[in-house]
Amino acid sequence: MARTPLLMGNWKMYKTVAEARAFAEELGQHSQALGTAVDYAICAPFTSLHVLRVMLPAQVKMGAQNVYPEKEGAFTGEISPLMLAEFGTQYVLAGHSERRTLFGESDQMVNHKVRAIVDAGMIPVLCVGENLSQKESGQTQAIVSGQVTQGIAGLSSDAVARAVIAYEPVWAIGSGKTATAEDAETVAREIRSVIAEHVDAAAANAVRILYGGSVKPDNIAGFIQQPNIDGALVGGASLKASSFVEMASAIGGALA
Ligand SMILES: O=C[C@H](O)COP(=O)(O)O
Repeated sequence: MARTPLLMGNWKMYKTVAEARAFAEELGQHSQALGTAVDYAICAPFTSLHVLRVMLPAQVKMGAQNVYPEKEGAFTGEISPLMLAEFGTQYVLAGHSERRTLFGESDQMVNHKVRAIVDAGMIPVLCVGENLSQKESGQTQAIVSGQVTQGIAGLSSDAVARAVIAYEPVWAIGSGKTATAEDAETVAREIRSVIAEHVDAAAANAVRILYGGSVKPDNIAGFIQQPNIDGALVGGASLKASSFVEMASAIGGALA
């Protein structure tokens, strides 16, 4: 079965509620340009999820950027998977490099989050990627394979098949530098073979793999045209509705 492309924005710690409302209003004016052949999502700060739930065009789903992997309890400041699922959240990021480096999240914690997201009926977006020194010392494949196998440990084949994996080289995030489409494709292909080996061929074929790292309207087509890349996880260029729509159009053009 063909994999549905996915364009996912990650707003990180940007946008007040008023700014999120303005984005949703503007995107709503262009909802016809989004079409139905591509899945869309915005991973917003928790404070903006409500306004997005009310105002985003129907084909754009809500995502969260983080979650704590317990149902409830004395975890001051945290949000549970149950709370996000009840709220209508469809996707949750896990293992973004900013969480790994700034907040010390280990592969084990990322795996707890991934399993908790699945248990709550949402789709995990497992983020993986090497940093610059790992790239320069030829460790990309080992780092990414390790993050993938540890991130999905304990998931059923069906859960892996429904999951999303975002390959984001850390050196490409917010830097204006991207991996070449060919290098990103090589890593995406490797991720599928790791999943085929550790889970099964059906999950490897079905899991959606995104590229992330300085994706913009003028470079997204090169990534989406790769056979093993199914979309993009976009930070900076997802903050403007006009740029989100331009990326959606570029995906449409690349797939036509
Ligand atoms: O989650 C998104 C990535 O960190 C990419 O961010 P960026 O598009 O601003 O480079």
